[in-house]
This record gives sequence, structure tokens and C-alpha cells, in this order.
Amino acid sequence: MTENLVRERFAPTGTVPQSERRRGRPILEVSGLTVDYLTERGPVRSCNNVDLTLHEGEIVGVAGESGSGKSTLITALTRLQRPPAVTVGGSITYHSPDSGTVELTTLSDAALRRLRWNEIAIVLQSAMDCLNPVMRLGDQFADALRQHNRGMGQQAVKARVAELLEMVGVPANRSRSYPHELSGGMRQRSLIALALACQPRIVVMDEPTTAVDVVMQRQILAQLLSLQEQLGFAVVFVTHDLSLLVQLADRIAIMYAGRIVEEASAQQIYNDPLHPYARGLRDAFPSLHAPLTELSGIGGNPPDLRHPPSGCPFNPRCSHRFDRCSSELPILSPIGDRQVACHLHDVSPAGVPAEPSGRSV
Ligand SMILES: Nc1ncnc2c1ncn2[C@@H]1O[C@H](COP(=O)(O)OP(=O)(O)OP(=O)(O)O)[C@@H](O)[C@H]1O
Repeated sequence: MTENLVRERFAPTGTVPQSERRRGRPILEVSGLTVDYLTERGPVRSCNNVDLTLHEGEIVGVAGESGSGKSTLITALTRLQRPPAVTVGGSITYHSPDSGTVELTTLSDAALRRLRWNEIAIVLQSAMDCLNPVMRLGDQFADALRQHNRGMGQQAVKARVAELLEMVGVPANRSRSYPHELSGGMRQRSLIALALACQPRIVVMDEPTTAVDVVMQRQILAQLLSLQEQLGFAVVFVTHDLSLLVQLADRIAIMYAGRIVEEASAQQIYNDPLHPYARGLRDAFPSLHAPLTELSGIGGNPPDLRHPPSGCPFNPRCSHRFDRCSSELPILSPIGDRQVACHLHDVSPAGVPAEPSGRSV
């Protein structure tokens, strides 16, 4: 297994390898974030007591199966969630260079609008849903730029639009095109450029390359890494594709049933995930470097979040479970420089399995 994985696959020559990247101060601190969908059949807790810290210039990935709560987490942390989703607990603290420390959960809509795009930008899955289909690309960029910098003259706007498009490899003359006249890759690149228009400090991305083929995905992610190195913004990147994240992220949070079950460096998740679910997710993707082996999936299905199992939510699917797993919820706790929520890795006296399985996880 390679010591330094990852960036080599996406990173263009000259970018800083993952292990040498500097981690700045905390810029976004999520603590105890809890989100319910209030449905007629009762609340569905899809984000449950989530803690997550993003540092300046860092890429944090969030991975998990479909339905694990990734989108719920990031829509809540950008305050983009819509009913029936309601944030019922926790805090999201943004450390702004201009406004000091800001609590996003209680911020007024007007203040939130000022923050979005200028400091926190969002790139969603489908560019077609995010771009206005009846407006030329350049006009959409100009609108965004003027909304956030009213004094900007026409020439300056034009030059900035050209600069932004070229930055992501879209020819500047495409600013006259409508979204449907662009390829899927160009649209997705344009969306990334639009997100970067006001030089945000944080870019939140929800599966931004799902709609394009793998070759285009690779190009877009290489470009994203290169821009991130140049401009220094921090990224929260959500995907179900763990193999992609280990190539991109500095740290990865693995979500299951609305909770973070392991949070560790990309290398640790790739080489030695501790939580059985994180390991199962890792083993479900082919390795880039190891010899070909048969892929193993994770048996069973994610729980119904209206009626989650007692104890560890993963216990019905876990081949390493022991008595405690079905009666007591494991808490996310530090193990060295990572965090894991699993009784197998509980080092307290109470954490010793009653019947050691003999298997190492
Ligand atoms: N509108 C809704 N009403 C009720 N429950 C919902 C709603 N949207 C999502 N959920 C619940 O929240 C859970 C988490 O959904 P979410 O979309 O956040 O997961 P995800 O990990 O982003 O999945 P995917 O990768 O498929 O987008 C789902 O399992 C579902 O039970």
C-alpha cells in the first residue's frame, strides 16, 4: 500500500502533496448538529448530534451510503434546508475575518445572504438545476458579481467573468452561451467558477461531479485541487464514493444513520479504517494500488431512521458485534488522532467485549 496515496491521481504537477498541506485555524465548527424531518408518521432524525470542524485551507470529505444523512448535514450547515427538515439542536460557528465569530443557526436571513457566496459558497449536484436555463452564462456571473459588489463597472465585470471561466478551463467566449448549449462538464465547471466568483473562504460541495463521466470527473477534480491550492479556500465535499474522497480529502468523516461513526485522515481511512462500517465502505471499492481482489459489499440495509435499532445503529449488519452493541450507543471518542464510535475500540474498562471475537477490525 502506498504511504502517500491520493493526490497523485488527481493533482496536477506542482501542487502540494496531501501530507505536506498546512492546516490553518478552525473556520467552521459544527457541534451537536441535529436535524429532523417532521413527517406525518413522526420525526425522522437524519442528522444526529454531529460534530465536525473545518480548518482554513482544508478539504474535509463526508462519505456514507445513500440515506446516511450527508445531504441533510450539508444543507443544514449552509442553512439551505427546507421543510419538513428542521434543525432541532446544535450550533454551527463560522469564524469570519470581517464579522468575527458568527452563529449560523440563529443568523438573520439578510446577514446569511451577505455571507453566502462572499464567504461560503455552495456547489450542488446538478448544474442544470442551479443555472438559470433562460439566461446567458455571462449574465448569470455578472448578476452574482454585482449583487456582492455593487460598485463593479461593466468592463470590470466582463473581465472578471472571462477570468473566472478561463480559470476552470471554459473558453471566455462561452459566456454568451445558454446553459443548454454547454456540455455537462462545461456546465459543472461553470458552476464551480460561479461558486468561486466572490472568493469565498469555504466551498461546500454535494456530489458535484455525479452527473459527468469519470474522465470529466477526474479533470474537474484536478482543477478543483489546483484552484484550492492557489486560492486557499476550505472545502466540505460530500459523496457516496469513498474511493474518490481518499484521493481528494485531507480528512474524512464517515456517516451512518445520521451519525458520524469515524473521522480520520484520508490515509487512515484508506489504509486502516477502524469502524467496521468504514472498513466495509472502504472494501466496497477497488483499490488503485493493491492487486485485484473480489470486492465485498456490506450485507443488509441501512436502518429505518423512524425506528433505529437500539444500541449501535450499525449492529444488525456488523459481523463483529457483541452484547453491548445492541444495548448501548457508542459515542464518538478519540483514538490517537482520529475519532471512532465503536465499542470494539473503546479502551475504557467497560469497553472490553464480553466474548472477544478474536477478529481484529
Ligand atoms: N423530505 C424528507 N422527508 C422525510 N425523510 C427524509 C426526507 N429527506 C430525507 N429524508 C430521510 O433522511 C435520510 C437521509 O437523507 P439524505 O438525503 O440526507 O441522505 P444522503 O446520505 O445524502 O443520501 P444520498 O446519497 O442518496 O443523497 C434518508 O434516509 C431519509 O430517511
